[in-house]
Parts: sequence; C-alpha cells; structure tokens
Amino acid sequence: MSKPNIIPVAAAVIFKEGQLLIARRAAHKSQAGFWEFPGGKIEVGETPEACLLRELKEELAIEVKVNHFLMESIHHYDQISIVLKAYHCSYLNGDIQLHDHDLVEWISLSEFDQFNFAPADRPFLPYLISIQ
Ligand SMILES: Nc1nc2c([nH]c(=O)n2[C@@H]2O[C@H](COP(=O)(O)OP(=O)(O)OP(=O)(O)O)[C@@H](O)[C@H]2O)c(=O)[nH]1
Repeated sequence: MSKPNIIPVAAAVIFKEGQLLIARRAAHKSQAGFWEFPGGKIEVGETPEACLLRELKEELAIEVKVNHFLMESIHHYDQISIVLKAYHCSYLNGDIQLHDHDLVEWISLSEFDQFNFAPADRPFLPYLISIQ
C-alpha cells in the first residue's frame, strides 16, 4: 500500500485583545460550513509564515504578525490528507473582507466548542486552553 500524500496547510490563530479570529468556509470551498482558522496550503518552496501572510491578504485582506508555531494535527479527509500547522499570530491592520469565507467571528477560547470546527482543528482547543 502506498503512503498517502499529506498536504501541509498553515493556519493562523490570530489574537486581538484576548479574542481569536475564526472563519466559516464558504459554500464554494471544500469542507464548506466548517469553522476554521484562516490560512491555506503551503506552496512548494514557501515557509509556513510566508504562506500565512499571503493567504491572509488573499482571503481576508488583513495583515498579521506571525509570532510562533503552536502545534500541528494530521487529519485524513475522504479526498485529502493534511498536516495542519497552527501559528500564533497578532492582528496588525486591515478591515476584513470575505473572499473564501461567508462569516468571521472574534471569540474567546471558552466559546470555541459552540462552533462546528473542521475535524483537523479540534485537537487545538485543549492545547490552546493549556497555554493561555
Ligand atoms: N486554512 C485552513 N484549512 C483547514 C483548516 N482545517 C482544515 O481541516 N483545513 C483543510 O485544509 C485544506 C486546505 O485548505 P484551503 O482550501 O484553505 O487551502 P487553499 O485555499 O490554499 O486551497 P485551494 O486553492 O485548493 O482552495 C482544506 O481541505 C481545508 O478544509 C484550517 O483551520 N484552516
């Protein structure tokens, strides 16, 4: 049996004044309707940090500072296997515009489990709580 091709994806856990930004995938995207951290597939030759700066401009028209790596999670969906790498980021500027999402929310960690997160993101909650 051949090993699955695991696609690296970078996700930004963006904090502003103690709240974090989550986004709901729009109907035209895979995994539509799930909440996630903004980001996307890391291109060949690209660092996760550069990927996040690019994706956040493309998807939400905002600028962030990427502070440090948090944790990663491997998940096998039906069509794709990913390693989701989460980075702690700080919001810098920009008014949010929605290109790939249909909704965003600034939430506190205590509200996390009220949202239907993509399965790959669910292991992040206990970790985020443990470091706050
Ligand atoms: N950005 C992002 N993707 C996630 C998260 N959790 C998660 O399972 N994914 C999955 O990771 C994969 C890649 O995400 P993406 O579709 O945003 O990447 P992209 O914009 O670069 O790719 P595309 O141009 O093919 O749409 C999707 O299958 C998505 O559902 C998350 O928190 N953030």
